[in-house]
Amino acid sequence: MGSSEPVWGIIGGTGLTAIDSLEVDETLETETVWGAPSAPLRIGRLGGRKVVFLARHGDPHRIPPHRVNYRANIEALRQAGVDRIIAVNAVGSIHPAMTPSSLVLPDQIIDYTWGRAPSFHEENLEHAVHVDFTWPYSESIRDALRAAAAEVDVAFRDGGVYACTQGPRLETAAEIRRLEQDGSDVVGMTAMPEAVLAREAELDYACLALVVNWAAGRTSEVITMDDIRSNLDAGIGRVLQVLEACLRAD
Ligand SMILES: CSC[C@H]1O[C@H](OP(=O)(O)O)[C@H](O)[C@@H]1O
Ligand code: HPA
Repeated sequence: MGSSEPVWGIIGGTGLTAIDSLEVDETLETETVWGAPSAPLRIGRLGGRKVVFLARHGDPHRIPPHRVNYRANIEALRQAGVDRIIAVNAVGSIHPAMTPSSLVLPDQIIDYTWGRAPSFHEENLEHAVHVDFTWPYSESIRDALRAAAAEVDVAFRDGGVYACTQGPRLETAAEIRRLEQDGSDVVGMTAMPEAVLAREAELDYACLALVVNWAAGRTSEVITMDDIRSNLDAGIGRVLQVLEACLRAD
């Protein structure tokens, strides 16, 4: 892209494989040293800002969370000139106040995943790289999202611990009790290693999460995809309002 204008990356998750209001200038099929990203990059403008949109699970949604090539996704965005990323994630709620269809701006992560490629630094064994990850999400993007939500009058929960499980199955009720004891508030399957790879690539990165179900065992009901879809439908418009307001204000 080669200009000094900021370039926002948006990684869309479950329920966000495309953004209708994104004015797409280019659809870029790209490749990285780590392989191909989940979907072509949609490069265009949203809220007047340059945006590169990537559907995390492909478009249509087909790649399960444990098979996403997170390295290729982050590297493809970086190669396209992105310097900051908002990740949109569907999550289950463990915390009683984080109700289905509400928005959460997590500030912490606990990583329960295994067997995923967790780093860009795998080859050079002469020089180990240990990035600081005390605060996994960018405070400046979180500030921008907070201000944007206030501007468009969208309620959200400020802060929370995202527990990242391996998937693709949902959790057992006992696992959710354990996550709660660990301090987790919401649960999903994609925060990691996406967030740490963005940190390694020196890209600002934050998560805007949409609660799509009560986590396993939080109600007496089983979790159905129909319920998840209806909470996605109820909440995704507010996610888009916040995203657009955030970019417009940049
Ligand atoms: C039952 S939906 C599970 C699916 O949704 C979340 O995806 P994303 O974070 O990309 O919105 C979760 O992590 C799972 O991949
Ligand atoms: O309940 C859940 N568990 C894990 N990931 C999820 N993504 C949406 N809901 C959930």
